[in-house]
Amino acid sequence: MSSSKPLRRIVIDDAVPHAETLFGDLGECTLLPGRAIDAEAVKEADALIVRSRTQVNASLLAGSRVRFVGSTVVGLDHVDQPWLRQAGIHFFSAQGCNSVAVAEYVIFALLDWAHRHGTTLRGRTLGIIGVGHVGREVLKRAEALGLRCLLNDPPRAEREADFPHTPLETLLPQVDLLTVHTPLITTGTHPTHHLLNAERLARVPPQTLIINAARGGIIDETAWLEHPGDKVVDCWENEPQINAALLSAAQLATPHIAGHSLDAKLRGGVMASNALRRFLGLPVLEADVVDGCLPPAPPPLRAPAACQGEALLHWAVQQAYDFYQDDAQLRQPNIEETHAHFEYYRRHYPPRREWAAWQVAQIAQEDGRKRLCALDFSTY
Ligand SMILES: NC(=O)c1ccc[n+]([C@@H]2O[C@H](COP(=O)([O-])OP(=O)(O)OC[C@H]3O[C@@H](n4cnc5c(N)ncnc54)[C@H](O)[C@@H]3O)[C@@H](O)[C@H]2O)c1
Ligand SMILES: O=C(O)[C@H](O)[C@H](O)COP(=O)(O)O
Repeated sequence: MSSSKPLRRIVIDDAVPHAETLFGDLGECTLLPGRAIDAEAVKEADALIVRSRTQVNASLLAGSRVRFVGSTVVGLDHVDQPWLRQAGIHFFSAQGCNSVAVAEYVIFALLDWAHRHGTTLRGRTLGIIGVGHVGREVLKRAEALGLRCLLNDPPRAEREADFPHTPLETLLPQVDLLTVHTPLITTGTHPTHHLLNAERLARVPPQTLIINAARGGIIDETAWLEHPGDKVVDCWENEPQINAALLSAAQLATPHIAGHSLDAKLRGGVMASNALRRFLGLPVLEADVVDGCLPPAPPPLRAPAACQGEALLHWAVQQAYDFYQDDAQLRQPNIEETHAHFEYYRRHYPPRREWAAWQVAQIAQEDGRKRLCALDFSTY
């Protein structure tokens, strides 16, 4: 261990952006693809920084000196937290780091659905199942767009007397649009595996759009294929060996990238770096270090004259990032090539900035520049 660094070695998923900037002063950094981080790789490490593709459990860490694990993503299904606790290994997860990115993906999907069907979102009913970091960001934007939102979150309903919870049997028959934002949970009082099964999907009106940008397995894909409504699929059962029939049936199919904005990836890394610094009793990162990691803001979008309301939003969100390029990447000539390309594309994902980075200069308003996130997202 060099005298200037508190740790000997930190093993880091190489999909964590600016890893040397965020962790290099704390220890020697070894960067590896998440799926390649194994017991041999971490044997000499003191800290481990992962994303979702590394299974963090006894078989990985039992023979190591690791005493801190930081996950720079939100999902927890790759981490055996009870084992980490009993092993005395400190664990941090960057909860909420990518909730805005996912919410923007969902709003894109909703605006696109309305455009494709020649209708508007205002006055429609959106069901949100799971109202945590992501669900709350979706709710803010959906209400700002004039959607009536029905919320389902039994754990919150049990904790919060004033949470406006609607049971699924009441919610499902009323929704024009439905999105799930729960963890994938297989045990306990409120499991979410196949939460939307054949019986529940049969309650959903046939024209309802259903979105899964949470985890494969929350919706039973075999049953989902029997539902005639439009489908937006970002999270799949058995990734990357995704279901060919669902890929073909989906109006928007993407390789688990809803949370993959540059802003979110950096946010997760900074949160994990600061958690490790606090664990070591060190000061957190200086703001200018973080600011230097993001690219310059993109040029202002110059909206077509007189483009207003949802049409302006639909235009603007596509300019900011067109998720249909991700859909095209997933639709390879055959399903075997889709499977092979799934992870490769995720690890070489195009740069995508969150809407707060974008300005929209509306020609009709004498160049009155507003942030895209502020356009009709007044509560954002
Ligand atoms: N596609 C992506 O790129 C992406 C990005 C971020 C998160 N995710 C997934 O989305 C999930 C949610 O993310 P988050 O940051 O909002 O997590 P969160 O923990 O903040 O919120 C999850 C919410 O789901 C609720 N919940 C739990 N069990 C439920 C049930 N049976 N029915 C209804 N609600 C239930 C919880 O009470 C909580 O409010 C994550 O667990 C992750 O798997 C996916
Ligand atoms: O769990 C999350 O935060 C998201 O599912 C995120 O997209 C995972 O990113 P990955 O580790 O697969 O790059």
